[in-house]
Formats: sequence, C-alpha cells, structure tokens
Amino acid sequence: MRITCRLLQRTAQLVDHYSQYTPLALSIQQFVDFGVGTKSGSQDASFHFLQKELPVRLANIMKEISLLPDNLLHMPSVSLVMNWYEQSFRELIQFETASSPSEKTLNDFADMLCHIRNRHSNVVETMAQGILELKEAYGIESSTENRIQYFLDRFYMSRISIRMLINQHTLIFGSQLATHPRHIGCIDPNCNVKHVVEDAYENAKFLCEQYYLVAPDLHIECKNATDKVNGDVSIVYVPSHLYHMLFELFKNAMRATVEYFPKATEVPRLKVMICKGVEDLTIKLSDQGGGIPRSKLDLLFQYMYSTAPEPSRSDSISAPLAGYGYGLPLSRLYARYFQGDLVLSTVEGHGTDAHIYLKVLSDEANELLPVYNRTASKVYHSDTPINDWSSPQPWSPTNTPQRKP
Ligand SMILES: Nc1ncnc2c1ncn2[C@@H]1O[C@H](COP(=O)(O)OP(=O)(O)OP(=O)(O)O)[C@@H](O)[C@H]1O
Repeated sequence: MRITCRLLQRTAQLVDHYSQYTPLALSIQQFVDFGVGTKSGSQDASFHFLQKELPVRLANIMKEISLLPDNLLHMPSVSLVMNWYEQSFRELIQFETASSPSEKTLNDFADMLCHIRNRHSNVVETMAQGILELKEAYGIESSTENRIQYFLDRFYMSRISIRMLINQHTLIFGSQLATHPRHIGCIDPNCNVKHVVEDAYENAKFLCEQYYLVAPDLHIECKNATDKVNGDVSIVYVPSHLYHMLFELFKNAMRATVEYFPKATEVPRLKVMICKGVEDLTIKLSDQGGGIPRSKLDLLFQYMYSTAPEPSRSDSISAPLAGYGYGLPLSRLYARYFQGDLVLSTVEGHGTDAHIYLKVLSDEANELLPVYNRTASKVYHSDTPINDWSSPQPWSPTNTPQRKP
C-alpha cells in the first residue's frame, strides 16, 4: 500500500516536472529529413528525442485531464483513460536516464512504444463513453459543455501527435515491416491525392449501398496551378490522415444526398475538385444533399452532435454509416494538425461544400500541439461567461427593462 502511494506521488511529481516544458512541434519536412537520414536520422537520435518529448506531451495533456470537472473525472471510463496515461507515462520514464542506449535498450524501447500504442487504441471511444456516462448521470450544462469541447479538441489533438511520433519511430526503426517501400514511416513523400479520394469514396459507397441500396456517383477534377504541364496533384502527407477526413466527408455527403432524394433510384452525383496552389492544396467536396440551416452550423463541429439515429451498441458486425457525431470534429483536428483546416459552407435547400485545406510546403506543415499553461488552465476554471449581446425575448406590451445579472 505504502509502495503504491509512493509510486503515485513520484509519478505526480514527474508529471508536474515534465508539464513545465513546451512540446516541440515538428514539421512534415523534419519528420521526412529525419526518416531518410539526411539530418542525423539514426535510431539513437530518435530515442533521445522521444525519451524527453513523449513524457512532455503526455504530461502536458495529463495536467489538463486533471482539471476536468470532478464528476467527470470520477466516471469509470475517464478513470480508465487516466490510468492508461499514468501507466504509459511510468513506462516511458524508465528510459529517462539512458544516455548511451545499448541495442537491447533500443529494442525494449521500440517494443514498449508498440505496447503503449496498443493500450491507447480505444482512447477516443472510451473518453466519448465517459462523457456519455456524465450526461446520463448528471446532465451537462452549457458552460461545462464548452469546457469539455475545449478539452476534447486538445486531448484528441495530443493523441494524434503522440501516435504520429510513435508510428514514425516504430515504422522506421522497429521490427514492423513498412507497408509501402516509398513511405517514410507513415508519410508518403508523393501522396497522390486523387488515389486517396477514390479509395475513401469506394469504401464510403460500399457502406452507403449497404444501408440505402443506392449511392451517388463521383466526378473528380484535378488542377495543378503550379505545374500545368504535368498536372499531377501530389503532396508530402500522411495518407491515413487524409483518408480519415475524406471517408468521413464522403459518408456525410452520401447520407445527406440519399436522404434528400428518398424516392429516387438515381441521386445527384458528388463532385470533388482537387487543386494544388502555391501554398494550399484544396480538396472541395460538393453535394446536393439539401444543405444545413445556418442555425445548426456551429453545432456540426461539436462532439456528439449528430442527426443520425444512435447506432446500436450490440451491432458489431457492420460499421454504422453515421451516428456518433465525432466525424467532423475529429476530421478537422486531422486537418489542423499540420496547419491545414476543414471548413463547411452550405446552402440550405441545395447542398454543402466541404473544403479540406492542406499545406503544400512541407516545411510550413508544422504540428499544432496543445500547450498546458496558465491560459489553458484558466479555461477550466473560468466562470460561465456572461452574454454581451442581446438575445431574443418573448415580447409583451407589459415588458419593462430588465436589470443586468
Ligand atoms: N454534407 C452534409 N450535408 C448535410 N448535413 C451534414 C453534412 N455533413 C454533416 N452534416 C450534419 O452534421 C452532423 C454531424 O456530422 P458528423 O460527421 O460529425 O457526425 P455523424 O456523421 O452524424 O456521425 P459519425 O461520428 O458517425 O460521423 C450530421 O449528423 C449531419 O446532420
């Protein structure tokens, strides 16, 4: 008992210590340089970088978890997630002082990273479950909801970044075979955007046809504004991230289109325009699924906002087409992770355009990372902000001016 207490105390001290450091954001170019060995890309160097950087990233987000409202922290799923983080942090810290690692240490380190990655593979669902537990037990008032939204954006972004570091190290130096010889870890230096679009479309179409027996066709237009002769539209990027965003957008566009034309045997096709400019590579996906009222636009990027029926929890055989409300917020994080963005513009009564923006220049595609500091911690403690704009009130001739709260 006393040993466990001391261990927890020691972990807390180390988390405090590492949380004082700012995570070091890398660019895609730095990841690539490191992976091809042009700039000190050795397993030793990667080990030395990660032995400090991973505890820093973990500690920064663990401090934010600890600032969540008490009743949320005590939800079983949130405690479970916190335990996973503490466990992984403790495992990493064991390598804290290894200054000239032997081959065995390097192998143990790579194996441990794989374990950590596996341990954390269900973090998104488990944290989401924790929020649902809170909602069911106490309900969530709007100020708490805003803080949770703020936290989840940072928490999931931190997770994306930690997995990126782990994947790069294990794919480049671990025993796991790289899936594609051209790839540098999980980065494709010549990622053909059209191919990823086609892949995501085909898989979303398969799901859509399963549910609705019909799916929209696709028309793709590619434009390379900087190389009109070659016309090829490729970019240095992480294909799995791009696939994730496109798959979510296709599912949404297909569902909206098919539901807007419920009786049609043929529905309007989707259009994708891929354009590579000097700074931005833009992918625009247009549908004619009836659009979204402006009053709902702000809700779309909220975790758990969905107009789809909640998927059945027991139905593990087929993946649902929609229903968790995580598709858009998570996809936007993937886009923003390397300084891109995901924006929707919509015409109610007609359809929606979704834009994915990616950085063309890989040295401008820097990681966007949450930093735990006083500004961040204030968000968790601040009182409910008072609205400083008027809000509509039911009118009656007997209304008199109201005193401000
Ligand atoms: N292209 C679109 N046209 C119309 N409505 C859309 C479109 N894209 C998103 N929406 C609306 O935004 C909501 C949230 O989308 P989001 O992708 O975040 O979650 P979801 O698709 O409902 O569930 P999942 O987490 O399984 O993706 C959808 O339920 C839908 O109401």
